[in-house]
Amino acid sequence: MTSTLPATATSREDAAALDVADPLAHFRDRYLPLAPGVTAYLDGNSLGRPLAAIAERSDAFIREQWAGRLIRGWSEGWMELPEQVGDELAAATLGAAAGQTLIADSTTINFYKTLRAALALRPDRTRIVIDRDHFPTNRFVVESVVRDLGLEIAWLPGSVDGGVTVDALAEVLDERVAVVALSHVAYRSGHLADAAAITAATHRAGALVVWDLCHSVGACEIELDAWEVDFAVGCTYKFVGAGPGAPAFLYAAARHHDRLDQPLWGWLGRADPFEMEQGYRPAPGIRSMMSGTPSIPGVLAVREGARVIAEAGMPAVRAKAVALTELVVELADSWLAPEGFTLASPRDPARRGGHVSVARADARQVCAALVEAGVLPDFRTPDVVRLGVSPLPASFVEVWDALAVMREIGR
Ligand SMILES: Cc1ncc(COP(=O)(O)O)c(C=O)c1O
Ligand SMILES: Nc1ccccc1C(=O)C[C@H](N)C(=O)O
Repeated sequence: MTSTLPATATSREDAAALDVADPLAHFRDRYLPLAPGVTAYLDGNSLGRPLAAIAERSDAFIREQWAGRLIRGWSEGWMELPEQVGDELAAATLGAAAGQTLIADSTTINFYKTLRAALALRPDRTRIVIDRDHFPTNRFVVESVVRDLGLEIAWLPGSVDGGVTVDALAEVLDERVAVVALSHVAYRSGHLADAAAITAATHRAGALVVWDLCHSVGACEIELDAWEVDFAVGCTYKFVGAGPGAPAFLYAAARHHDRLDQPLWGWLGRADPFEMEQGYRPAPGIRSMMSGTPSIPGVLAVREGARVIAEAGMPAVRAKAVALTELVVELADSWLAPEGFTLASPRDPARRGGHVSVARADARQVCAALVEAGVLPDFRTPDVVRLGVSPLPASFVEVWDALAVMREIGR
């Protein structure tokens, strides 16, 4: 695990000193400023803030590439962008060698495609392992696949801190399990799973993994190749910052490419799509995971997000994510616990992603009051205020001020 910045701040001046010492502080200026009336943004794990470069490059793309090249653009490089930018994101933050990552579709669609591809590699097995606190879209996709294919779900027993663990997995893993499909960082608790250990345990049982990286990409270090992950998916609109509805990514390990069998056959996943031939014949490699036309402005926005992460370097980004969440935990302990809030995230930073959740029965009202006061958090049912700090645009003073407002509101 990366070394952490010291996050202890007992005064606003201390928080300001942390900003002065922060080696990534200058990246804040790359983002468009907060809107008038917003003093703190603590929802980077639902929607990241926009990089100014995305606004500028989008405008240039429309004026020069789209207007200038029109249909010619597709044969002048647009068509290759999903794989090229996939490789850039993979190098910046996924720990994956080239040729295994694609930018396309949404996480929901990619989760469906990779889950079915994984199941197709284990045709004699009948079970999918997921956990009750998996993000709803993943549970629903699994429930529909189980219904359509006549399979079964093996629910992972919940752990006290909302996370998925090797011990919990051991209770359900047997020779019937085809796929273990879990979140690297749990969307509610922020628990960071030990993906390497869970992947290894899954493989020992002869099953395959599909990791959802939505809440970890851009906040946690990820080593898909080294962990020998089979499949992974994730969105790019949280810590990668590519914008609302920006295309998601999917990863399929190269060792599975000669037997990749995904369910949404489309023309762009076919070899030689412009031959318009009869019958489906998959394109080689990761390209076969593609279905229809990619959003080029969206893929280019992902490129900007990947570039800024590559420039900052994931170890430094992770160190700041840890330092920021440590400050949230410290302030929650000293200011919010006396007001009846409880920490609903792991206390150990090595087991925590890029957000911290605090619980109180009236969390919905607390969130509404925070928004009214210019501090934007997230509410998650039933009783959680979720504080998501994006490592690149967020500052320590922003966290200090936001928590100070929350203390007043919580009184
Ligand atoms: C873990 C997780 N998976 C999936 C999604 C959603 O995917 P999609 O972009 O397809 O709505 C989210 C957030 O929206 C998420 O947090
Ligand atoms: N895509 C969204 C669209 C609208 C509002 C929120 C989202 C989120 O991403 C929520 C997030 N996945 C979560 O963990 O709660």
